[in-house]
Order: sequence, then structure tokens, then C-alpha cells
Amino acid sequence: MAPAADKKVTGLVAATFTPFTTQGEIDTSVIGPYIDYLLEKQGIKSIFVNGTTGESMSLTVAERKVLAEEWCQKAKGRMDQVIVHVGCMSVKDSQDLARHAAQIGADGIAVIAPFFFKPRTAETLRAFMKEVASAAPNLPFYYYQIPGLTGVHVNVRDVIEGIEDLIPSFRGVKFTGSDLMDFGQCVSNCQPEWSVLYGVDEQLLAGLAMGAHGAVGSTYNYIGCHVNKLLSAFEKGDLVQARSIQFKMQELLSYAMKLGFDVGVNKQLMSELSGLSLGPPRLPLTPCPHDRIEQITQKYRTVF
Ligand SMILES: CC(=O)N[C@H](C=O)[C@@H](O)[C@H](O)[C@H](O)CO
Ligand SMILES: CC(=O)C(=O)O
Repeated sequence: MAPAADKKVTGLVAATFTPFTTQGEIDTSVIGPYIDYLLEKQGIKSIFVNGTTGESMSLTVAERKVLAEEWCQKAKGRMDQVIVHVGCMSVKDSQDLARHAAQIGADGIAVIAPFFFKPRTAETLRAFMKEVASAAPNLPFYYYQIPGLTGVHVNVRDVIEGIEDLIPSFRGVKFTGSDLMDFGQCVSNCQPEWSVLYGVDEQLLAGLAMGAHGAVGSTYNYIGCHVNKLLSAFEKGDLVQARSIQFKMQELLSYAMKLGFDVGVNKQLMSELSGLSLGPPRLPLTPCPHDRIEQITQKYRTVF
């Protein structure tokens, strides 16, 4: 049975951070309060777990299962969708995680392209994804394009061409890249039940103009409440208001980027702004000095 077509992903999806103890072990006790925070303080109703922001590539498969299960359990009946990223270098590990995601009641799965041995063509990437999707044929499946980190610069338009015949559970794309022509071609060539989601928070408005159905991003964890206003302004056709919020995001992020913004810094910023103890990032990411986080937090307070 193919997945239901009524579960389109829309609006903002927060790509969650993975909470660690100060000792660097995964800390599932934070997940319940984390979900409360997203729902109550940020107006975020869907999450994308164990992705880039969640440091999935630095986690073991066993840790990813424990985390995915806790996110699904705590979000059940409260959030709209939990999408679990199951991308790995080994297709077998990805299949294992996909099967597990189905068992724990995830709403969808996503994969990035493997990036040690890289697929050279869209066709090979599709073959890899087909293997993963076939391990959980009832779960909506999303391709996650992030060439800045994977180094796999395939054209997503080529990846999705006729993919519904190859992968019946295919339901869309999470596009973290700045090639807006390729993104637009994904929107204009998508099936009605697909979701084409944009993933570069600092230029979301451009993605919306090109027809994004929603957005997945790390910053929606802590500025979701503001970005929700950007979405409503855009829907009303108030581009002046939408732009003014986008420009604030750009001011904050360009400031942070000058100070060396990575997932580790982002995670510490989230801890600071939310009051949740997310702990340090895991190597090869390294914690950044607290005064730098303070500076970015100050910037947040002056901008928003
Ligand atoms: C490379 C990366 O992690 N991209 C995220 C989503 O995919 C974004 O949400 C960024 O963290 C965000 O746009 C800030 O640059
Ligand atoms: C931002 C995003 O989608 C991720 O962390 O994977």
C-alpha cells in the first residue's frame, strides 16, 4: 500500500538539534520539553529529526534509533509530522533505520546522498534511494539535497524525473541549496501530492516566490515565531512585511557567520535562547567560547 496522499508537509519544519549530556552522551530527557518549547513558544508543528542539525552523521545507528523513537513518542498526537532522516553511507544501515522509522510510527523518512563514495549520476542516486525506500514502502519518502555538505551536485530536477514509477512512496524534496532554477523546476514538475521544501532559511522568501510548499530549517527552532509571520505576510501578498522579517534573519545570520557559525554554535545559541540544555556538539564539531554565543544572543535581541 502506498502512503496516503493527504499528508503534504506545509509551513515550517524545525530541523532539531540532538541533546547531549555534558559528558557527550545522547540525552533523551530533553526531548519532551523541547517539543513543548517548539509548540508553545515557536508555533512549530512539525520536525525533521536526525538531520544535519541533529548531527546524524556523527551518531551511531543505535543512537539514531533511540532518538527517533523518543521524538516520535513525545510528538505523537501533538505535532503534525515527524520526518526522520535515515541517510547513511551504507545502504544497509539506511534500510535498517527506514524499517525502524516505520515501526515507531514516523510520518516520513528522508535521505541525503551518500558522500564518501558519491553517486556520479542522478540515476545511481535514484537506485540508492529506491533500495532505502523499499525497506519502508508505506512511509512517505523525501530526497534531501544538500550539496554544500555532501559535495553531490546532482540536478534535483533530474533526480525526480519519473521517480514516482521507481519509488511509489516518493513524496518530495528538501532542497538546501541556492540553485533557484533547479528548485523552481522541482516545483513546476512535481506531482500534486509532493511537498517541495526549501532549506536555506536566510533566503526563504526567494524559495516561497518560486513556489515552496514549506520549509525545513535549523533556525526555526528559535525564530520560528517570527518566520511564521513571514509566511503569513507572504500569503497575504505583503512583500514589504515579508522582506522586513527576512532581512532581520539575514542580519542575525550574517553576523553569526562572521563569528564562525556552524551546527555547534547554532546548538549553543538554541540552548541560550530556549533555556533547554542541549549540551555540547560532538566531535568533529567543537564547542565555541561562551562570550561568542553571548554576542550572537545580544544581536538576536537587538534585531528581533
Ligand atoms: C547547511 C544547513 O545546515 N542548512 C540548514 C538546512 O538544511 C539551514 O537551516 C541552515 O542551518 C540555515 O539556513 C542557516 O544557515
Ligand atoms: C536543516 C535541516 O534540514 C537539517 O538539519 O537536516
